[in-house]
Amino acid sequence: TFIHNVVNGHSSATDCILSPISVTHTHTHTHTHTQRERNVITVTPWLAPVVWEETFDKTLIDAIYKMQNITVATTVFALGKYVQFLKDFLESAERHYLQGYRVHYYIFTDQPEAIPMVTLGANRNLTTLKIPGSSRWQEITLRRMEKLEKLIDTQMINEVDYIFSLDVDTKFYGHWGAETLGDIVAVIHPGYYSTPRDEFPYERRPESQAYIPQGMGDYYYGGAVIGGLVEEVHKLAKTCRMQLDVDKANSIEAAWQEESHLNKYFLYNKPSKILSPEYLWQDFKSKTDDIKIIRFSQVIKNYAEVRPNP
Ligand SMILES: CC(=O)N[C@H]1[C@@H](OP(=O)(O)OP(=O)(O)OC[C@H]2O[C@@H](n3ccc(=O)[nH]c3=O)[C@H](O)[C@@H]2O)O[C@H](CO)[C@H](O)[C@@H]1O
Ligand SMILES: [Mn+2]
Repeated sequence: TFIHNVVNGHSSATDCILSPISVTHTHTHTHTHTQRERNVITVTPWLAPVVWEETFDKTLIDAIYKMQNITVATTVFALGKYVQFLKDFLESAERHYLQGYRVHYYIFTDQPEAIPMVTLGANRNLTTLKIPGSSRWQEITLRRMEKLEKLIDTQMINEVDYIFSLDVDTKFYGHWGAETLGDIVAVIHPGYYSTPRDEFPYERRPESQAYIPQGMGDYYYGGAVIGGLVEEVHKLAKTCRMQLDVDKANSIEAAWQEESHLNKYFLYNKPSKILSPEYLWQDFKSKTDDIKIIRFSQVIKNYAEVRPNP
C-alpha cells in the first residue's frame, strides 16, 4: 500500500472531526515540498471508513464492483426553478459519476418538459417522474424521504442494487466512483467538518422526533447525499418519513427539515461508510489543505431567486 497511517491522537469521544483520532498521511516516496500534511480521520470510532483521496485503490475497487454488474439508481428532485440546475448536474455526472457502471437516473419534477436533452453514455438511463410542485421549499425537501421510500417500494427492489439520492443544485468536478458504494453511506457536511460537536446544527427541541441532545452525535451529515444498498436506503427513508409524519402531526418542523431527521437516524444507525467533504463541497468555499480534490459541490445559488418562498 502507498499510505501509512500514524495514529497519534486519543481514541475517545468525538469532539471535532479533526480530533478524535488524528491520522497523518504520508507518502512513502518522499517529495519534500509538494507534500501537504492532512490531519483527518480515515476511520470512525465504530470502524467505518471515511473516504478521502489516497485512502483507496481505484483499480482494485473497480475490479471488485465491475464483476458484480451492479445498477446504481440515482434520484434527484428538480421542482420549480431548480430545473435550471439539471443540465450541469447531468452533464457533469456523465463525465465523472460512476463511469463504467450501470446508472439509472430518476428525476422527480413538476415540469417534465423542462428536462434538458443530455446525451447519456452506454448503460445509462433516465426516467422522469412527475410530481406536484409546492409553494414551500421546505415542503419539497421534506417530501424527498416519502418519494424515495415509495419509489423503492414500487420499482426498485428487483432492478437496482445501490441507490444515491443527490441534491440537484450541484456539479461533479472530479472522480466519484465505486469507492462510494457501501451498505449505508453518509457524507460529512462541508460546512461543519471542523466544527465542535456541540455546535452542530442538530434539532435541539425535544418535541421533535429529530431531537439530538447536547453531547451526543458523531458528525454533522449533509442531506444532499444519501446512499447505500436499496434495502438499507429504504429503511432509512421509511424511518425518516414516519418521524416526519409525527412531527407534522405535532406541527413542528425540524431545524434543517429532512437533514435533521437524517442526522438523528445516523446517530442510532451508524453509516457503514462515510464520504469526506471531497464528496460534498460548496463552490463558495475555498479549498483547504485537507481537501486534495473536489469531486462534487453545491453551486452558488441566489436563494431569493430560485426558491418559491423565503
Ligand atoms: C449541502 C446540503 O447538505 N444541503 C442540504 C441543505 O440545504 P440546501 O440549501 O442545499 O437545500 P436546497 O435548496 O438545495 O434543497 C434541497 C433539494 O431540494 C430540491 N428542491 C428544493 C427547493 C425547490 O424549490 N426545488 C427543488 O427541487 C432540490 O433537489 C434541492 O437540491 O438543507 C436542506 C434541507 O433543509 C437539504 O437537506 C439539503 O440537502
Ligand atoms: Mn442543495
